[in-house]
Amino acid sequence: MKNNKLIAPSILAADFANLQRDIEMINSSEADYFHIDIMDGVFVPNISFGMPVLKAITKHAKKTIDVHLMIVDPDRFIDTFAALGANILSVHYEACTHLHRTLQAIKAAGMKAGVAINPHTNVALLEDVIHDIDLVCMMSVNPGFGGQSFIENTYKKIAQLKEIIFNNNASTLIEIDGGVTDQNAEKLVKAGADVLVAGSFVFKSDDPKSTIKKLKEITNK
Ligand SMILES: O=C(CO)[C@@H](O)[C@H](O)COP(=O)(O)O
Ligand SMILES: [Fe+2]
Repeated sequence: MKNNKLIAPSILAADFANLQRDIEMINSSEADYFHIDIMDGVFVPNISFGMPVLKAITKHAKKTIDVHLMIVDPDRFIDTFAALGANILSVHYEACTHLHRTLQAIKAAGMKAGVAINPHTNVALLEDVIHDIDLVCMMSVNPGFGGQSFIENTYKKIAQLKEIIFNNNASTLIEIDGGVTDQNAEKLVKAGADVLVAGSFVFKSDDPKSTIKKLKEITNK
């Protein structure tokens, strides 16, 4: 799994009036995950969509469901997201007082446990729970919106996190989320990224399926 770089189109940039069409496009593409952003208007200054929409997505989606929760007090909804079909559930480090307990609860509910970190959060804060984290969703923009510019400091953070994972003999995947394009994809995987989330770059392109294929080729050559 480590040598197969993964592409996760972000549904936030899909056409919600044609959601089933866009889901089928991802099903038939080389994408690996459906990346699904849930925002509550409190942890981030935006509201995306909630449980009924996630239920509709998981009904049709045929790939790994990667849910990125941008909500306060995510413990309230862990079992709900498991029941809705999430395979990976990422909570924000900044939203969890008892992160270790939250990670155990995600695993007990049958999902892989992810931790998302804001651009200002130092990766060293994850070291003591690195064995409990299946995936770190490293934000390369400030969470809340699609279509923002990639923050260059992310490369340094990937290298630092890679070292922590290596030094602890952990198998945590590094996912990069925000502003990913064909211009930075190769540099990101060379720095140590395993999964690239891409929203606007995929869905605003003329041919989203070909764009996913292109990202897959760039990252796996
Ligand atoms: O979590 C988020 C934003 O908060 C992301 O998953 C975005 O949806 C990525 O969109 P692009 O930056 O690729 O347009
Ligand atoms: Fe996301």
